[in-house]
Amino acid sequence: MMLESIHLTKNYLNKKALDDVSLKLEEGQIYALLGPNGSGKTTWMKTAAGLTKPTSGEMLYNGSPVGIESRREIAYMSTEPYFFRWMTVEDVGEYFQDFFDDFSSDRYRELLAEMALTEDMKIRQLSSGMAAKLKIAATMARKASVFLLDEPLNGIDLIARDRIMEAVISSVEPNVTLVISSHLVEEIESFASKAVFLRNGHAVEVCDVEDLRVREGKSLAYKYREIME
Ligand SMILES: Nc1ncnc2c1ncn2[C@@H]1O[C@H](COP(=O)(O)OP(=O)(O)OP(=O)(O)O)[C@@H](O)[C@H]1O
Repeated sequence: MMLESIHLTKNYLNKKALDDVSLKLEEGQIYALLGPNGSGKTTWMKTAAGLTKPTSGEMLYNGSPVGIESRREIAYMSTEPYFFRWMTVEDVGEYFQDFFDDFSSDRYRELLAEMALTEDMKIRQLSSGMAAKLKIAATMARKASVFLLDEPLNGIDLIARDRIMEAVISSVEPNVTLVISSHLVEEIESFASKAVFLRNGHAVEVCDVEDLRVREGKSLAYKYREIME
């Protein structure tokens, strides 16, 4: 698998959300997608998910422009809540099962257990952190090749965050690519293998997290401040 943006530009009216972004993602890596508010993280993910079209440039999956075909293999979790309030956690599983051929009900149930959710829970009675966990469980129960998680840790408490990231990482095959956007730079450092820094719609740097630590003696947060300040 190969996900690649080539000179990708996305304009909203006169605002450049992405400006000439060229990025090549390698399989088997966990990418932290980092950058200040409005730097283009969500726009890049939505484009990779085939939900928004580039103004110019390309987003390619295995050499072809992303679209209906690639959506089968690229799982995207948006920041918005997307379940109906009248559903139960079990209904959400059935809904996803109908929608995605690669959805595994067994995997979904395992993930629910790891997140301390039960199938009888009603969506409207979930706390925001519980709803965030449910979104992760539903997304990660797919057997996709690429997972794009937009701010998955938002609203989830500190202890649960560690457990959930472990569950996320252990649920994927070794050749899968994970892309996780987050403002929790210190926390994401412990599991990301690569970091992509976006600033004002530009991909300003891609680095290997281990190299950064070992060769440069820098933490991800230090690097982030160095680039952004
Ligand atoms: N639908 C839209 N219409 C107009 N402008 C938009 C739209 N979506 C995003 N933008 C603009 O594009 C730029 C990039 O937004 P994007 O949501 O990709 O940033 P982000 O890095 O995900 O930010 P955050 O960290 O706040 O989630 C911002 O200036 C934003 O205002």
